[in-house]
Amino acid sequence: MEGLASLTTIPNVSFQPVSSSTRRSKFLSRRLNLGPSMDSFLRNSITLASSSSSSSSPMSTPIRAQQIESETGSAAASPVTESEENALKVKEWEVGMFQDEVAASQGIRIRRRPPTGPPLHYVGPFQFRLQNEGNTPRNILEEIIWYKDKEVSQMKERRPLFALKKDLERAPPARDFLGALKAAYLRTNLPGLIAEVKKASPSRGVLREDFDPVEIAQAYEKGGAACLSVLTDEKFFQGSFENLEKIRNAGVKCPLLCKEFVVDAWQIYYARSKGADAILLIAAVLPDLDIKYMVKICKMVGLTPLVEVHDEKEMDRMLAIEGIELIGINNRNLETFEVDISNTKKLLEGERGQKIREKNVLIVGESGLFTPDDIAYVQEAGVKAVLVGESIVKQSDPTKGITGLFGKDISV
Ligand SMILES: O=P(O)(O)OC[C@@H](O)[C@@H](O)c1c[nH]c2ccccc12
Repeated sequence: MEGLASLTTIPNVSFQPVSSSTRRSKFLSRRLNLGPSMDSFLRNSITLASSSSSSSSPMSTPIRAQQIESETGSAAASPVTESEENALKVKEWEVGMFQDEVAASQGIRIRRRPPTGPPLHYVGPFQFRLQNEGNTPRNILEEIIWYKDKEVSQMKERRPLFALKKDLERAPPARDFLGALKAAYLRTNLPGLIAEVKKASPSRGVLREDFDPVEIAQAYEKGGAACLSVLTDEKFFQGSFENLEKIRNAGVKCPLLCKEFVVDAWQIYYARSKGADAILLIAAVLPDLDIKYMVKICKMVGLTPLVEVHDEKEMDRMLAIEGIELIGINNRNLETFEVDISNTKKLLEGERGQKIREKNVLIVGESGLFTPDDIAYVQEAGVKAVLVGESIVKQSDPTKGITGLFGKDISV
């Protein structure tokens, strides 16, 4: 809330919609009496930020400044005065108004935060404000995202990026998530398994009462999982970063996917600092520029991005982005919770499937897989990996759960 508080202290600033980044930066620069270097800095930031959702959070400045610095080698690195800092906050607030427009133009229905925006003064818990008129999320994914946006800005206040970067130096080395999936496929001739450590979900409730994340992870590894997925969202999935860290520190060798709702690049650094080897990026939430930017950051810190799509439009958007090597097709619609495994097949047919093969993208079939027939069906459709939670986490012995899922022991 610090960002919003300082925003209200700037006199004489209005937030009018303007059409181009240049006009916007000039407008801000004039209003705030900034020099030419700040003017061009703002222009750069706005151009980058206009299509980049994480930018509208008042707390995201460090990452953006760092990105600009590395891209332009410019003034971003010089010390910023208080008024320049305020200007950046104003700028970020302003570009936030355009963020949903950019997303909508790419077919993204999820709005990053409530349309009326947060009140100028912090008046109480976020949950309470969400229930105000006009601020009701349209579906569960949107509700998760609005909550996540607030959660992340609070986490960032507690652990700013510069501090997080120090943690990265101490993090255990990243392991090859994609390589582990490919090796498993070659070894078994079956899709490599990403086994999910999942306690609960909004659609299914609690899946397992006696939930010991490390025990489950070890049982999965013993059963032949190639990689593990660890849910870190606390509010909706009863997961945690503590679980991720514990599993990593227990010596589990399978590479770990941080299963999160990423809305800000800060979360990528955070996941790596906690020992993740891969991280989920959801195309239904993130506009193209965010995906491009985040894929780059993932690679920079050594994380493998798993980009998740649910429909043809999202798949086509992701196929047009360079550098994506791993795409998950979610059979569950995160807006309605409907599960249909024929979705995987649908998205891999025809020319689209051809393009995927040409680009050598490895496809993961995600959600709703329960039987050897289900596995055979998605393998036939073209997946080389599967992401499975419910059907194996519910078994009293998850090792046996894996054998049951594949119809054979895949650990040998
Ligand atoms: O439990 P299932 O139906 O086997 O699904 C696992 C996994 O695919 C699912 O948890 C998932 C896929 N994408 C997500 C994004 C966020 C949270 C959860 C998910």
